[in-house]
Amino acid sequence: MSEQSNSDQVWLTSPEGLAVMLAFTVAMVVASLFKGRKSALPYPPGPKPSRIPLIGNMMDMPSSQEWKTFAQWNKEHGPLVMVEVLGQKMCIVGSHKVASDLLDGKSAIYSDRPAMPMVNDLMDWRFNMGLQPYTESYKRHRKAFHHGFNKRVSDEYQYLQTVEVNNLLKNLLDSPEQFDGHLKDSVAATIMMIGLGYKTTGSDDRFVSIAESAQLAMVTAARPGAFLVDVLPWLKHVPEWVPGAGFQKVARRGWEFSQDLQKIPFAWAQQQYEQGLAQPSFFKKLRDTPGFASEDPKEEEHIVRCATAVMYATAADTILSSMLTFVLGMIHTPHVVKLAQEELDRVIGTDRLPTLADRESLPYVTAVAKEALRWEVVIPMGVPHRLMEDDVYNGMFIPAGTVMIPNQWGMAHEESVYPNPMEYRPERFLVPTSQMPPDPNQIAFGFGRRICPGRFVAENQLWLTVASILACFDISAALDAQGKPILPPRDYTSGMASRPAPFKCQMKPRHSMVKDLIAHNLEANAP
Ligand code: HEM
Repeated sequence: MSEQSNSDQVWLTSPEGLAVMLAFTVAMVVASLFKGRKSALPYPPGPKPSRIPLIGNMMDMPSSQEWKTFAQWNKEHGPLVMVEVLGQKMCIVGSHKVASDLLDGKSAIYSDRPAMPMVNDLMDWRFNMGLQPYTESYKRHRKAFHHGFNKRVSDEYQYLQTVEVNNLLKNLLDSPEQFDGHLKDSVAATIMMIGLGYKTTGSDDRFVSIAESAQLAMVTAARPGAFLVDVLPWLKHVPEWVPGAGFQKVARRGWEFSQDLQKIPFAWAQQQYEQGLAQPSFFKKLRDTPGFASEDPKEEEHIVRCATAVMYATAADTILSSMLTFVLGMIHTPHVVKLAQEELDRVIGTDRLPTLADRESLPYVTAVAKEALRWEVVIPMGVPHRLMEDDVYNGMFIPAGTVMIPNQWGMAHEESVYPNPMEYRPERFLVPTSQMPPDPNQIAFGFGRRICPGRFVAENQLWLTVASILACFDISAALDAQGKPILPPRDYTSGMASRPAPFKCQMKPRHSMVKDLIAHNLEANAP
């Protein structure tokens, strides 16, 4: 997910933006005269707001790698920090304990989402249940995902994942220097197959490009503070020709991408289904069980359309990011590669490749995969939850409407829970149960009623890729012209889903049997 520089977004510094802000500030001053505190209890602590009335902490808000600043605030003020920007209260949740108490424990009132008019209304991303408010309609969308991705059903997709991991190994053998492109194509192929029963045609696939264009437009627009219309929803009625309404042009482009994503892959899958050609997939599963989410066939068709459109958007970038983090982590810790390979050789031997059925007997490899989800967190600031009723936590008052930001990166780097958190150290999960820190999947996949419904598929995919690559290849830093290793820096992109900046590495087959093993597996698992 790359960053897009766009002058339409820098509303805080444009003359129009400042004029609108001034009008807004005056309106807020008037409103605040009539608004009193609802509780005598203190709000959670946080950085001091600006002396300029009502802008609150706007000037304190970081513009990149926000999770690191937020983690620093949590260190200074405590695990629950409150800030306010233009009247919107936000709580940064920096510890797994507080997230469990509030977002898991009281999920009945912590499961709403902020409105996001730019993405939801103007770009028509309401089809994405991940952005929908917590309503009865949302619950029916969620049912579709539960139906198609609960633990049991997710395991049914393992054979599709195995086929695609075998293709990945073959590609890594042929052109290891393109490892990042191969990982991307492998994830895309798996997701399209699981989601729609659709076989991608390589890196220029039409459906993948539709999904990527839509996804890029959405994540760029969804960044907190990117568009003033998210703070002043009435701006969505301002026409595109009005000076300063450049966001409408951005929204129109995003709307077009969103229409393609909702219509084109669905039409293809529906046609295959009607002709009796549909392969086993999430789409087919939903179509084969009418009434799974709604008694109204029209609503159900709408839900299937939305669910299949949202599948790629939520699954591809996230799984890919966790895999790139695994590779980067291995380059930084050659001893981990060695220990994992020793375990694989001892338990599996070198005359076959690992399968998901081996997971229980490979605890070190499993810990390597877990650590990939913790070392750098795919969605570092989680997806915001919105509090639906006033609440009190440890003597602090949190008013309804507060946006809760689960700083998942901060939680995964709590020194007291994960000592030396910046180190890639699988051993932290190889301790007696009584000393075991929380499994990173309890953080990386979010919380409560909004927890990621694709987590079982994602975990299977990550584990199988990690185990298979380690069984076949030695992973190490690329060499410069003088033959010296180039250790890639640990740079991560900003944005909703973060991933390592492009880096190079070496992947060399571990032994002479690797080529034959991959060929054999490709043949044995051919569809
Ligand atoms: C490593 C891979 C993945 C990671 C780290 C991840 C992480 C997350 C997180 C943090 C959330 C927000 C949870 C919250 O609000 O607290 C989420 C939501 C969601 N994820 Fe994933 N995800 C991954 C893969 C997937 C896959 C494979 C799918 C689809 C099969 C998927 C579908 C969704 C959907 C539909 C939501 C919205 C849930 C809701 O709002 O009710 N994700 N994911």
